Amino acid sequence: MAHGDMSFFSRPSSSAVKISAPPSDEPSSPKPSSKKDNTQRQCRNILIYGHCKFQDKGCIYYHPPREAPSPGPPDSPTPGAALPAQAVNAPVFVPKTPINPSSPTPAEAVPASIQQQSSVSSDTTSEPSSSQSPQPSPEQQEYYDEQGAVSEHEQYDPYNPYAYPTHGGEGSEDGGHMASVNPYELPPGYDAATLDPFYAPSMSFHRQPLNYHLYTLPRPGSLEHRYFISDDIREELQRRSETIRAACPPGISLPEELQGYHTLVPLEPPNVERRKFGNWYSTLYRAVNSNDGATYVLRRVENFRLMQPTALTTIEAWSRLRHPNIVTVHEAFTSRAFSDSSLVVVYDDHPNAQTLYEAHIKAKPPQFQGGRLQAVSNRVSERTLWSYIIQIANAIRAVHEAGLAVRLIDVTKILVTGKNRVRLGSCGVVDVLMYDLPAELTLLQQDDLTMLGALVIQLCNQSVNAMNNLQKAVDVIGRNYSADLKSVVLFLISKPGTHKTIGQLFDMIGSRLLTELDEAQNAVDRLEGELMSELENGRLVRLLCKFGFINERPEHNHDTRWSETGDRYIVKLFRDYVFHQVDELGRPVVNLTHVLTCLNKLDAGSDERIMLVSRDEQSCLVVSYREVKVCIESAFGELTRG
Ligand SMILES: Nc1ncnc2c1ncn2[C@@H]1O[C@H](COP(=O)(O)OP(=O)(O)OP(=O)(O)O)[C@@H](O)[C@H]1O
Repeated sequence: MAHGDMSFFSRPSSSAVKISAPPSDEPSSPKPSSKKDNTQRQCRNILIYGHCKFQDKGCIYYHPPREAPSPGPPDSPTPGAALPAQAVNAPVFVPKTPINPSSPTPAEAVPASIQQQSSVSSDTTSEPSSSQSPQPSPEQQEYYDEQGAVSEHEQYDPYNPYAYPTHGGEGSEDGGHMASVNPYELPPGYDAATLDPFYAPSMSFHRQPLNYHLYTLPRPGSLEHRYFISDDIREELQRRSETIRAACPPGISLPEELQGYHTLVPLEPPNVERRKFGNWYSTLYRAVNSNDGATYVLRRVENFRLMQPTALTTIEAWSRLRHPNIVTVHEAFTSRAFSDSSLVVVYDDHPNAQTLYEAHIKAKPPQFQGGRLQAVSNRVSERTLWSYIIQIANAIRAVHEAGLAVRLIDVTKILVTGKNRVRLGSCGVVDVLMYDLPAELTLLQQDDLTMLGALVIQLCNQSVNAMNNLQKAVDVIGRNYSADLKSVVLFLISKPGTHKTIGQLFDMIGSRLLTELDEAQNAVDRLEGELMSELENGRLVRLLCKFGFINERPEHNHDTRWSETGDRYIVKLFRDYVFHQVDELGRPVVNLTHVLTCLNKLDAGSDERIMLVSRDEQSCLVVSYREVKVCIESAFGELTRG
């Protein structure tokens, strides 16, 4: 329907809410003032009162001859008789800041704060209950009385907002004049400096902003994924988060405090078979550090008597070594808190990490597949094996370059901390335990390579005992894996010699390093993508927080109706529009895509219009997201200014 027509439409299921078509020269439009056009449009006061006090005192609207009956809109069901004054007791949209005061308005003689009201207007058919529809202030009432600005609406179907032509488009009915309106522009008078800096970035744009409209295309099936990280990563991270908050099982007595660590939780269930760590039993605990509140893993070696305190200096050397394939060592101390003399070494916590043994060697219970219980294969693929070899070799290289030796490369001490990500764990413990038995570093480093060879053989054979029958184990590798892999294994378990260095191993690995590099970079890209979705998500959370600050606030500035009046009323109705819609049977519409779409359009300050309906369905407002955004900024600004 062409702009300028005076027509009405009603919300299908509501009690006749009437909205008239908007003028083509919206107040927020920068289109040159159309005073002349205004004189062609009927003054609303004629409709309401049958006369206009300002007819000869500057009112720019058309006034039919006094004796003539005021003509109603052509297709209006409303008789042309004057409406009662109470009929305009509609919720009032009074943004504190003009949306665009530079835009010429149809009523230039009206103060800016009042002009603003004509950009969003309401129409009513009966008096709304005061609890639902706040009374306008006296000045607002006066303005409504005098200007009758409540009838300025676009004639859009508010229930299909996506069907509307975009402002500024070539074929737009406003002649494309909206194209010059920057929807991201901050409203003049907006004082970002007074706002919480936490929110400031979303409000002031110092450079060309992203085109958020691109994000708001309604794509119901896929939209949710764009605002949340993918399910598998989310689940994994949530499980980790749960793990670090797990409480100690009842019946286990542990020290309350241990050298700045508290809330100890054993990492292994109490009844598992215990293996010795050299000559000692050791136990792992997760504990919270009192200084930084983070969790760490403490390896306690039971009944260990530290003969030489200098033994702990090796831990200092380890704590300086940071490598992506090594579980970082933090500190070591002795303690009597467990009622014995224990050595405790503190490591980074990698919640839900598995050892290589648990991941690839330990038998897994059969699982239902295709309706039948089937054994689960533990076989490590060649690709994964190469990845493990490269990562562990890289860690060994870093250790050797730091003048240390790993001394413990074992399937039960290497952790898988993510997808195919491995880290050497328990570093440094052997150095302390064996401090009294010094050994030549180069020999220890050669041993590291031999231990790596044994580890690969165990993984290929899925058995910790594979080294007991070396010939058979190597044959298995020859049958199941490439010749290159077999060569690497044979090199690693060969006799020590000057040729046998970690550098030599990298020569053998060759171009597989590049494959590993590709994978690593792809993984970074994937994670960056996930991060982006969370970034968008965070933007929306900030918006929701603003709603939370504003909506239902019991009082502000001694005004108990603050959150129910003025700009805040729009915010409340918008909140209802986003969250409290019901379908034709009155069932709640719980549609995340609708919520995300609305919030994004709000954040982008879209010029698209929506109809907000009061809870009693007696009044409605047609507003653009941009106008709602201004209301939110204004209300939030009031709160942050104190
Ligand atoms: N730094 C760490 N962060 C998180 N989990 C860890 C860490 N170190 C070890 N774990 C986990 O603790 C569990 C026990 O580890 P480990 O087998 O080394 O302990 P242990 O007491 O030496 O056991 P065992 O006596 O069976 O060798 C494993 O599931 C392992 O994944």
